[in-house]
Amino acid sequence: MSEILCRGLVRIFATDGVEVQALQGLDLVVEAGDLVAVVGASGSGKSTLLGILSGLDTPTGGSAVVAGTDLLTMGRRDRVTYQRRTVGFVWQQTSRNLLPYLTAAENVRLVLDLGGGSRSERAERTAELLDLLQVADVADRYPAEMSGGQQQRVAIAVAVANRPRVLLADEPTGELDEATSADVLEALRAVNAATGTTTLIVTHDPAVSEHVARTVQIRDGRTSTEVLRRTATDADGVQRDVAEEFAVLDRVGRLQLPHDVVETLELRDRVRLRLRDDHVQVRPDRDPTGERQ
Ligand SMILES: Nc1ncnc2c1ncn2[C@@H]1O[C@H](COP(=O)(O)OP(=O)(O)OP(=O)(O)O)[C@@H](O)[C@H]1O
Repeated sequence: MSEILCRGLVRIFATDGVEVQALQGLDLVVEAGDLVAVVGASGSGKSTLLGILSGLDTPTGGSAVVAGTDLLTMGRRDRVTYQRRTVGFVWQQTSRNLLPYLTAAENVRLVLDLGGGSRSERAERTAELLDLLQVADVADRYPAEMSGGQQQRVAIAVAVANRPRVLLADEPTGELDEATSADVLEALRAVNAATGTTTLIVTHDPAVSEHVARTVQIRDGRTSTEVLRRTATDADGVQRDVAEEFAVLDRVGRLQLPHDVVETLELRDRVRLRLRDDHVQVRPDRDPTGERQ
């Protein structure tokens, strides 16, 4: 079942009479329980997508359905319920994720207190979550007394405390060094595996693809390519990680060629397509002497 389903998503911002198409017909399908990274250069539309998926912003057109909620038609009350119950967030700024005057355990418990359950059940779940995120040792510390990585791990515990269907992380490693970033991405992977929460990580850091099975690249407000990573066993029985890059075909058959392919073959304006037995050939629009036609 698809937990995140975006079809032809469009978001146009209009400021002082100037229109910016931040999302230009984006397609994205994420199955329930999957962990997916969305990467892209600055300005490609990542934050805009996350703003929509988190219910903070409304798309201009297309469709977006998350955990059965239609984000284009939901009313004000539905929006509040959606933000409280359906989705959990981890933001880039470590300070935005946790209340500074509460300890790690109190930050988690605060979310559980809103959800009900007995006192002992809540205490047990707090301990369980801090254990899962490997931050049980800082349970009684305030955010200012924790490292950036520890704060983000506690933030993940807080984000999944009320068992959201979908976890959204916006540049969760943006303020961290490389080693700590890897730890936090592994923590997200562990939570995804343990709880089955559908997880979407948005980042400009291409290194994220080493930690997730699927990385979707956004370019100019559209999904352009995907990297799928899987473990394969070679002829000698040795297991290794295999990463394969795919171009994404949208519903009407549009394909965005990767930038390096376009540059290398100097593809411009028009290209020649030829249908072969089992593939399609794309060639520059040049005659055999190399001149453009
Ligand atoms: N509120 C807004 N008003 C006007 N234009 C906006 C607004 N928000 C985003 N944009 C524009 O939309 C485009 C996509 O921006 P977005 O922030 O989604 O990109 P991004 O991939 O998240 O970039 P970054 O990695 O720098 O955060 C950009 O051209 C940006 O200037």
